[in-house]
Amino acid sequence: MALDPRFYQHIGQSTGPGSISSATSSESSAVTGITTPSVISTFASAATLRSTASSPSLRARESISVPAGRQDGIASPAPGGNVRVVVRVRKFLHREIQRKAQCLISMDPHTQMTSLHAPERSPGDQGKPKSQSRGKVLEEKSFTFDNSFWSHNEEDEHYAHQEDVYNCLGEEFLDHNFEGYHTCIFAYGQTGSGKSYTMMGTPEQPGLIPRTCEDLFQRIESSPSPDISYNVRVSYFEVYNEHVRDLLVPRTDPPHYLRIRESPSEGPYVKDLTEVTAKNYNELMKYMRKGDVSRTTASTKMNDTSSRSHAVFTITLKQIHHDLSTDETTERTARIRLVDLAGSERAKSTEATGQRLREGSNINKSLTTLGRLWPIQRKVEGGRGGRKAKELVPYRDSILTWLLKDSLGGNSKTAMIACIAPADYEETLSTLRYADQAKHIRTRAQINQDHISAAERDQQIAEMAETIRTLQLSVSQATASQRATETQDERLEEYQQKVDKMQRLMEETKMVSECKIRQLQTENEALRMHLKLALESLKNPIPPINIAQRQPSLASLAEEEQPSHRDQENREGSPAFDEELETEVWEDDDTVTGDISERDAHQMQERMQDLLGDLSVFKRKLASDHERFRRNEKLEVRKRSALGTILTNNR
Ligand SMILES: Nc1ncnc2c1ncn2[C@@H]1O[C@H](COP(=O)(O)OP(=O)(O)OP(=O)(O)O)[C@@H](O)[C@H]1O
Repeated sequence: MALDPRFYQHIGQSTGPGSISSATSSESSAVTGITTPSVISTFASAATLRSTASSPSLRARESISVPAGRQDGIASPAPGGNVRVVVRVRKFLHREIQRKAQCLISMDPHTQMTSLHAPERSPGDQGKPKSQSRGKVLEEKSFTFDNSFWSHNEEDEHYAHQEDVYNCLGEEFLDHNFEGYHTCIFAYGQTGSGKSYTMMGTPEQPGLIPRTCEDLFQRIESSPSPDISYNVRVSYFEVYNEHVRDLLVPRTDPPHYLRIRESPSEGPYVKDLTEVTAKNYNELMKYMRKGDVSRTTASTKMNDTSSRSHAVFTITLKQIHHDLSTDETTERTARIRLVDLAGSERAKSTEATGQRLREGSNINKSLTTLGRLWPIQRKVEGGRGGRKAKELVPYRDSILTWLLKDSLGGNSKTAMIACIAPADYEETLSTLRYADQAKHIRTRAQINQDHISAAERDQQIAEMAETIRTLQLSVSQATASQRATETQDERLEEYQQKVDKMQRLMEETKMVSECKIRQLQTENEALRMHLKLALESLKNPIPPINIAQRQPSLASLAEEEQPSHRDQENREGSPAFDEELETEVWEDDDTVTGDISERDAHQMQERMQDLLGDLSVFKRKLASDHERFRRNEKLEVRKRSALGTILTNNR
């Protein structure tokens, strides 16, 4: 179905339905001698750079209006359009000024032609034909593109500033987004040629991405229609070494890579990619900066901050228009893809080794695949292939081309900015050839619009309510089973705590018992000693003690005990009394000693028997304690193994 012409009325010279890019393939060659770029350079005219588009607010408002008679709803088909290709040359960098590099580029603002001139011959090439220095044919080459941006000499009045690039390309593509088209702008070129500068820019000189974000919200905020509501979502990922990494989540070590899936309606997409809603320009910029900081960059010989990955910044713009009079809703969804590719590089010029070399070869792999797509697509578009031939386009050969499948040959309006360095003949020639090929790619952009009547919406709501009910049911079932698992977990934990407590208790009991055993053993030992001594003293009784030897002591003892009585007797001074007393004492002593020995022996024997009795009691106690501990140990081992089984089963 043809598109309503109103969708294109504000776009100036942009490619409308069926229109073909103004670019023509025109690699013209002329063997030249040494040319002086400053003399031959002509510049892109300011007139071609400045946008002629109408005011953003007007475009935003009008683009959402639903053309009468288009009641078919989803995505209106539109004839294909060619990829828009522009080229931009940067100024000299410090290292180029130092080596007194020569500018090899010139641009014609009227024809948008970019010419690459052969460099001056090096001293080693003197004597050889001019056209065959270093064995290669170096000749002037010219290519015509949709735009040629001269950003080499700032003093030139036709210098293309960041703003000019946006006005000429970005603004027009945002128009398409408000119309409901998916768009993609990608920057291509050798390392250090100005891709990141063009796409991101610097805080002082913002590039295409921040300018698109700013213009987007300016248009939304100045939209006067209360019937339209806008929703802006953003995602940011990089393709590094053929892996996809989310740039809106913090870096992890090891890195977390995302998988790619393909859906029949949406095509290839990154699974689990963060997509956040941005309510205003500041929020959108916050996400852009967050991702930018996270991007993989490294210093190389060609660029101090070389991007080692392809970065894809995607904004999804949804416009919902509700017509109160008809109670109908129109939804337009546009995807804005802004891609900063990693630079193509030659290992020889970058002198890369190790990781940098591996990165470089992966970068080149995806860019080569990108380059290979185009001739195949041309054949397919030329009608030499059917559906089968389309499947032969090798999008899947690299992650980048697979993910950009839609943008590179499907439902998208696509532009390529070829960035070139002013003084590298070979690399610039290869970029220009690459860009020239890209001019022929045709995409099949269509407005992504859903038109829903009140009845359809009611039906959708009913269907959704049913889906929600089913989901709620399954959620509650899942919650119940989760709860059961949680209860089981709680019980297990409780059980484990009890077992721990029990183990601690058993250990304490064991310690107390060991202490008791030690005490009993000591006591037992002491008793054994005592018994041994007693038995020995029984076997070898102590011989009677001589009275003469003992008397003084007894006398002195008696003296100490009864001094007054003794004094009195001494005072009587009777020797008979003394003898009698002495005899008496001896006799008494002998009798007493005999009695004591017998009594002692008797007592000792009784004591012995008691001790033997005690000893056998201790022995029995010891044996029973040993038996009890052995039982406890067995029980503990059994409990530990049972707990182990439970824990293993639970895991
Ligand atoms: N138009 C320009 N005006 C001023 N400076 C520029 C311009 N283009 C690029 N530069 C400068 O050139 C250097 C390299 O540019 P940039 O980092 O954008 O290259 P690149 O193509 O993205 O490189 P890589 O592929 O290695 O990431 C930077 O210092 C940048 O500021």
